[in-house]
Amino acid sequence: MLKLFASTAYGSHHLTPAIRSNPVNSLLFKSLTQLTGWNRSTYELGLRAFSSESDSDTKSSAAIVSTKPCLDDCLTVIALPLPHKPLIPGFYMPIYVKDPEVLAALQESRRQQSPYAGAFLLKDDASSDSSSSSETENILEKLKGKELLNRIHEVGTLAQISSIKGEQVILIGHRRLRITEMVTEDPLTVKVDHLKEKPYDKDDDVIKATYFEVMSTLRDVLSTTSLWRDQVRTYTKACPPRLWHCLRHIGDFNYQKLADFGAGISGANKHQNQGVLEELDVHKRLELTLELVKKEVEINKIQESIAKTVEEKFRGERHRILLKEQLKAIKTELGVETDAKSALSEKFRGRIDPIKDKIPEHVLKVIEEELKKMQLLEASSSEYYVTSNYLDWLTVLPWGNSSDENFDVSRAEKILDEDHYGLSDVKERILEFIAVGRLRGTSQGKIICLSGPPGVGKTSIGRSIARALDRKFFRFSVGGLSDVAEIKGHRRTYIGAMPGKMVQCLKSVGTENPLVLIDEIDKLGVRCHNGDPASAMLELLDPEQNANFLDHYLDVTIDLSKVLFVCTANVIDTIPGPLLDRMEVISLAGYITEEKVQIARDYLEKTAQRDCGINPEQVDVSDAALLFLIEKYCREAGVRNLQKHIEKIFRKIALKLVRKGASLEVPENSDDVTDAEDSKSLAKTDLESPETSAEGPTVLTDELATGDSTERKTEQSLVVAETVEKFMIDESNLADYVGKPVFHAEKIYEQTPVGVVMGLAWTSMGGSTLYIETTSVEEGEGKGGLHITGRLGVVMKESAEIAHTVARRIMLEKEAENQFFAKSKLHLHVPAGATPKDGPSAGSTMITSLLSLAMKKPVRKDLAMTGEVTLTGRILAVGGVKEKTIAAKRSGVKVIIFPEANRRDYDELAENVKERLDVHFVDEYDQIFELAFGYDH
Ligand SMILES: Nc1ncnc2c1ncn2[C@@H]1O[C@H](COP(=O)(O)OP(=O)(O)OP(=O)(O)O)[C@@H](O)[C@H]1O
Repeated sequence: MLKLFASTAYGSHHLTPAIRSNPVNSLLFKSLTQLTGWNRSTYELGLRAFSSESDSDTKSSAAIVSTKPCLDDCLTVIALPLPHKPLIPGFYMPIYVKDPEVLAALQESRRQQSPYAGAFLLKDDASSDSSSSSETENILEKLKGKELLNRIHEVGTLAQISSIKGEQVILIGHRRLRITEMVTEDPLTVKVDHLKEKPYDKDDDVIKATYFEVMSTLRDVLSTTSLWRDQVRTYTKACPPRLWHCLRHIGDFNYQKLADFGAGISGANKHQNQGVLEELDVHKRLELTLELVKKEVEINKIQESIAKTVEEKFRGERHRILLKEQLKAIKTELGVETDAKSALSEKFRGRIDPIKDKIPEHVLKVIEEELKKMQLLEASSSEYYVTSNYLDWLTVLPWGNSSDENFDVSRAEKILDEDHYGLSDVKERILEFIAVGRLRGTSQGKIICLSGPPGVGKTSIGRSIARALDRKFFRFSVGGLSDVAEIKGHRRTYIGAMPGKMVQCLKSVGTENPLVLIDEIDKLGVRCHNGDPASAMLELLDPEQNANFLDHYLDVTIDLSKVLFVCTANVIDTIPGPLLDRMEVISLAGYITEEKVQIARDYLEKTAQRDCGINPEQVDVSDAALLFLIEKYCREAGVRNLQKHIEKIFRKIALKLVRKGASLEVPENSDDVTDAEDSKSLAKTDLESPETSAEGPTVLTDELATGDSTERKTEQSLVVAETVEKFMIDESNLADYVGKPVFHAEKIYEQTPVGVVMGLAWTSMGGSTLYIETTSVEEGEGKGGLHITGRLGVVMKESAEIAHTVARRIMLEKEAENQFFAKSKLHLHVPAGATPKDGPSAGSTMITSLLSLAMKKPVRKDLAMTGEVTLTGRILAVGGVKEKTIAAKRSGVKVIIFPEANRRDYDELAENVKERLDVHFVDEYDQIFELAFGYDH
């Protein structure tokens, strides 16, 4: 690019303040400082000096510079080294002269009316690659005499000393010179020859063409680049720089001037410029210039395109910023943000306005405050999000909205019977509860706890109660729950805070009097760093406290007193005391086989049929099959496992039906007859139906043989569905559906041998039978010890020792001569050895077993007993009478011995459970002795 100030060597110089302040010149200055290292003051100084000089020159002469004395007389000149660029004739250049002797000599020559010097470009130092301007200046200072002569180019410029200000000397180039010899060393003065251009033919076509090409290239550049135009203006003193003006001035240049001008204003480096300076052949000089100018044009183009791209980028960015700002302004003007907020608060108001009088005052106050706060918050802030969420919860709750409760006892009874078989005592208790509700007008203030083994219908009965009362139903499990926040919610300050289960329940049911079933309350987690879940549950369930239940998230108290809580538990021992105290426990003991058969027939089968999409006429499960299923596969107290097995049977039937249907739809070709035959064979084994076995398959086979249209095929599948074939499930083919039986008879012995007696036990899974076995290990003097096995707990072990003592006493009383206990070492075992057992209720069974061994007499057939024994032989009450009775019945027991204290429990049992049982109630062991051994074979 352009690096030098163009001056008016061929006319007067006018560098006015306007020119200096011109942005182009300021750009030039930048370029110049980059190239030469001059600072701004130097630049301005040069301009001023040159300006005043030129003014005087203009006045004194119309020539470019004063030519007194005649230029041709200047044959000996002071040689000034130029560090950065040669001085092209017609241009001016400021330089610094540090050597005082040289400065003095220059000033002297000015005074003598010979203000000329020779300006020669310094050659590159081959030994040093340093090219920084400061270092070059240093070299210049050191170089003197011959050394300096050797380092400067031979060809230079005769330069007029325009001004000297301090160390700064402004030179204006005039002619080309060549050094011929050195005159003085310090300052370096040389003799020079004035060089003249070689003669050329002005009309030569080639030179002319080159001249015009340079001219046209310069004009192109000038017409596109204002920067170059300014160069011309400073060069030609044309002001203002109109295009036509510039172009006209260039047109005035002769060949050599144009070549020098082009080279001077181009951004060529010092070597290229030196080349132009040394070239005396005008045509060649023009060619060199043309090359430089063309190169300049290309660089210019690239530069302009880069500038354009950058400009566009900036413009795009500016545009985007502008658009963003405009959008923001429009949004604010239209109040879009405010609109979103208003819409939200409208939504919340729409929820609360119709029920304002039902919302408690303290809640309404909080809602209003939060609504106001929301309006003031920035919509994008997290605080806004928290507040709107909070308001959402507060306004969505069913304030004052209750479902109408139905206290119709007979309707409730119908519903309970519809959903559940048996459970008459449970149903009775529920009906009592509903009746009380009817009299009081409300059923609040009660917590029902349904306890019993798994699968006995606790959850489903809870659902039925809700249906009977016409209350909404919500269920959640607290098994393993240890985080209080699950019940009472998180504080709003936490990220992702949520209200507790109860508030979520109210939101989901939409009424404030639902029936909430809390499952697994006996498995509530223990107190930990997250709080005490038992206390939180108490706060939730206690009718005294829950009218003002405080959820951490809601932060306002809510009334839960209208909620009916029903809890379920497998055992009540693990329910926290204060909670249990407030509950009304209803226990569901489990079902006997007959009950299970009924449940299976009337409920489970029907549900499974419906769920599998099977018509009732398509399946027939025989009574024997059902009984076999219950006794050999599903012995547990509940019916969940039975339900699973029945579902399994129906799923298998569904698959068979579908397979059969699919085989009937396929037969495009008659090869598929095998499938049809398969179905026939199936009909022979599993399926039996008078109409279908006779007609159904025949019809199908006929259809298959001729089946060609799709319509027919559709009809066929309908026929298949309609021509039902009955799947007969009985004892013989049950295993095909549910696999091999899992249980074998609980009874190990048909007739218990000597030393073995059947006891009764209770577990959280229901009741069961167990054997107490005793045998003597050794007989002889000094024995009498007892060895106990069977994973027995401390209480049961103690119970065995008591039994041993009591048995010895009784033996002494009954048969004094019998020395068995005194002489024998005994072993007592309770199978199954892998199951841990504990409790005192096997005491009576153990004594009987030991006595049987001592007397070598087995107990009577089909006998089972239970009862804790004291050392004096008194029989104490036990728990789980119903479960134990059911278990005994299941095992084919006919005679049961219970403690007298349990008579009431037994009497409460349903008649069907007590059927065909010979039950005895005892309070002394002697009575058991009579019952067990006083029989005649
Ligand atoms: N007496 C009954 N009459 C009809 N169906 C019953 C009866 N008892 C239980 N069921 C059925 O047995 C299935 C299991 O019952 P449910 O889930 O209520 O048992 P649960 O006692 O709550 O068990 P868990 O303690 O494991 O939760 C349900 O499908 C239920 O309808």
